[in-house]
Amino acid sequence: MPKAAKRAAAPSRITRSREGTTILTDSNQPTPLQARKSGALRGTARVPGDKSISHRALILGALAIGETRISGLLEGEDVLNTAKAMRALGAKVERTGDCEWRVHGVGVAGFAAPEIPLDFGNSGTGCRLAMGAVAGSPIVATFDGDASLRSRPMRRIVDPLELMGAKVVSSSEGGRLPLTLQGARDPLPILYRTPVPSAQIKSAVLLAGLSAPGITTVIEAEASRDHTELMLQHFGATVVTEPEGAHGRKISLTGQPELRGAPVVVPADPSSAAFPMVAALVVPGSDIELTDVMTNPLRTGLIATLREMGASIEESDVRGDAGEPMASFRVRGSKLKGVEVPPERAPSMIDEYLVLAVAAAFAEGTTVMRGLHELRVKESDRLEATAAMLRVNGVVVEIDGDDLIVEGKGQVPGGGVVATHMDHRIAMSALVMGLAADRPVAVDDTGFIATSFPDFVPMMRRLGAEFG
Ligand SMILES: O=C(O)C1=C[C@@H](OP(=O)(O)O)[C@@H](O)[C@H](O)C1
Ligand SMILES: C=C(OP(=O)(O)O)C(=O)O
Repeated sequence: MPKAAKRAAAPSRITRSREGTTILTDSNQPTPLQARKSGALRGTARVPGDKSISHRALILGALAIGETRISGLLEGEDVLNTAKAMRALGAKVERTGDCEWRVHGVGVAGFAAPEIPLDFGNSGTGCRLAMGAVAGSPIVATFDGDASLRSRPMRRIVDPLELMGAKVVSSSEGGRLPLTLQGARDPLPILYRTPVPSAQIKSAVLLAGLSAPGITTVIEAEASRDHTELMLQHFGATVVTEPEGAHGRKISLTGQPELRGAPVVVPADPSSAAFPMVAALVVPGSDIELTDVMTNPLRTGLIATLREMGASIEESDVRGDAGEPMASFRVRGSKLKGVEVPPERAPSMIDEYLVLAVAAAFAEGTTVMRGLHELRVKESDRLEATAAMLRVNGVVVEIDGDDLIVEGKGQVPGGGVVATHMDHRIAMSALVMGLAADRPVAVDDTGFIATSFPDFVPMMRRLGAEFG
């Protein structure tokens, strides 16, 4: 689809000016930017709150009785769309300060029918988790999103929700958005094996299972992020997790709990920290500190991989909050070498392969990243988009089935213009590459960065990044 047509479906977006003030932009205007070879990056930064935890805090707060106070919420577009949807479903959702929010929920199965379609913009997580939550209330709601989200698979969510008694109507090819979901009057608990490792599928089933009597069980062959399970427990539900096979898990939720509102402190997002982290590794002489980064072991695959590549990443101030551990990381410019990344590591770093590919391009030797089929169904086809981002900047890269192979030469020629395909992580990865490439790297549109990391450009500038 031509870009202009894709953009026509997107609503106006909230984004930030260079100074960090919030402004409303017209989504039909792409905002290009280029990154230049920069001097050593220095300083301390706290990237915004974790996106996965932020969505879940709003959704569980909306399903709980009483007050949920959230501090450190990510105020990116994806999460703001979830906040709007929870309001439309009857919860009281208020911003009480800078990244401070308060939710008064309606109780499990207590959602009211929304008067307008729920528009999740660019966000798979917000949309798919909300579908699960709505499937357990006897209401009808329409789900929609921008052109990127409309192109992403939804049968993976609809299939288990229909087994639980929900009814879904979509006139789009493959059951995609927009779709209308009728929640189940008497939801059934199920045992469900996820067809691919996906926290979004697992969470949708568990959230629908809240309204079902008895035990809802999800079995995943490879463990995906467990924030829903941890937060459900924090809000008073009974969730039992057991190992399943070599890398999997079996998760059982006891239905019809009374969820009670609870305080949530959102740690900094490791998937956002990945960008300044890789930037500091590839810009020679850099020395930065990233604070409060969540270190849930199901999210730390990138750090393990970068360390195998020879990265200097030191952890300190390790602590935990509301079931989620966090730490500070000192990251110094490092000589990296190519490595092989095994497929079973993919769920713990699924959103980080794009920026890992950038690190691999600056490494010496070949990096092979295996088992990346899920990258094809994200905001863009990230396997193709990552290969294109590298190729247009003179890096030798190959896609072999589900594997991405990057030939690292210790330096990147640069000079290319990268197509972002409505994908925030392509835009940020390309800009990171430009900070150390021989010639500037340009991206055609930075607008979608506001979905997950609205402060990316000003924060990177404060560390010494040169954008222009
Ligand atoms: O549950 C979540 O918060 C997420 C799960 C992942 O998606 P999948 O469940 O599709 O792997 C990830 O890519 C996404 O950014 C956030
Ligand atoms: C895949 C992502 O998010 P979502 O699925 O929520 O759109 C992401 O943030 O990289």
